[in-house]
Amino acid sequence: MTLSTSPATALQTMRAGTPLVHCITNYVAMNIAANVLLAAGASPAMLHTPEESADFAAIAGALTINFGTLSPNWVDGMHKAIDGAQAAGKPWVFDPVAHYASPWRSGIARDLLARNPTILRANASEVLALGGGETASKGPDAGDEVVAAEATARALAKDLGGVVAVTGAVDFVTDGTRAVRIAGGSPLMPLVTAMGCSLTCLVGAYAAVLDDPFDATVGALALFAKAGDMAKDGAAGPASFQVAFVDALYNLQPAALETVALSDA
Ligand SMILES: Nc1ncnc2c1ncn2[C@@H]1O[C@H](COP(=O)(O)OP(=O)(O)OP(=O)(O)O)[C@@H](O)[C@H]1O
Ligand SMILES: Cc1ncsc1CCO
Ligand SMILES: [Mg+2]
Repeated sequence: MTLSTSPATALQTMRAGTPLVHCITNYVAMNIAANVLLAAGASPAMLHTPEESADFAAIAGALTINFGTLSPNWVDGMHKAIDGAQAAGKPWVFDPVAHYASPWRSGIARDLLARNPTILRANASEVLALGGGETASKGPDAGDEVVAAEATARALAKDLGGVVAVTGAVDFVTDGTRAVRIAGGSPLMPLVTAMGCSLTCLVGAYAAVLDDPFDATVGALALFAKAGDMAKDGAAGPASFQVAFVDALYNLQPAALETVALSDA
């Protein structure tokens, strides 16, 4: 296995550090993402205005940017936040929700990618399209399998000099050299809105406390996979699954992560 910090140790470290995470995320995700971070053991702050985003990014442990519900003022806040994070040497995570939805959004995605995110976290359709590939997907929901985006993810990771995480039924994480697959979770996960957006914020929490962004990303994805496994048992559908999932994040003990299905890719 290509990890130097196991998901179990990564969870212990994250909880011990209670990292403050500066989350710029969309209106849909703000509440569930904040609850996911609190339940897992981190400390979220959802703020985006350009008047304060650089200052706040500099004092937070990590910055995460998701541009799901975008407007010009937010774009300014995102770039200023990246300025603040980079000047302070803090990692930042990018989630390019439906970047192909309009030419305006695609251009903003290109500008943000050019700022070299430490970690890119996206679904398979978003990753495929970033590499110039064809996707039938038009909005935030993925229409492609993760395996179809793996080669693009490897190339993107090399270009960015960062980590790329492609999520779906079986997740794929690469830094261009190392790569792993993570199985688990539940088919109910894509039926709850903003699960991916919440995961992006959680990846920020792990990146705030671990030196290796690859280990951090795998740790966060492994926690989601295991919490999804635990939550699906009692769930009657997406609504009760969401409640059980947040409880599972809270109750999950690090040793439970030793059984996550992780494999080198
Ligand atoms: N079919 C599935 N089976 C198991 N887990 C899944 C499945 N689809 C997605 N997941 C999990 O759901 C989480 C969110 O990933 P997903 O790829 O759905 O994000 P997303 O499309 O960006 O979501 P959103 O934009 O709605 O926030 C990840 O932990 C992923 O592993
Ligand atoms: C549904 C939706 N629309 C814009 S962002 C978002 C959350 C899932 O990406
Ligand atoms: Mg998404």
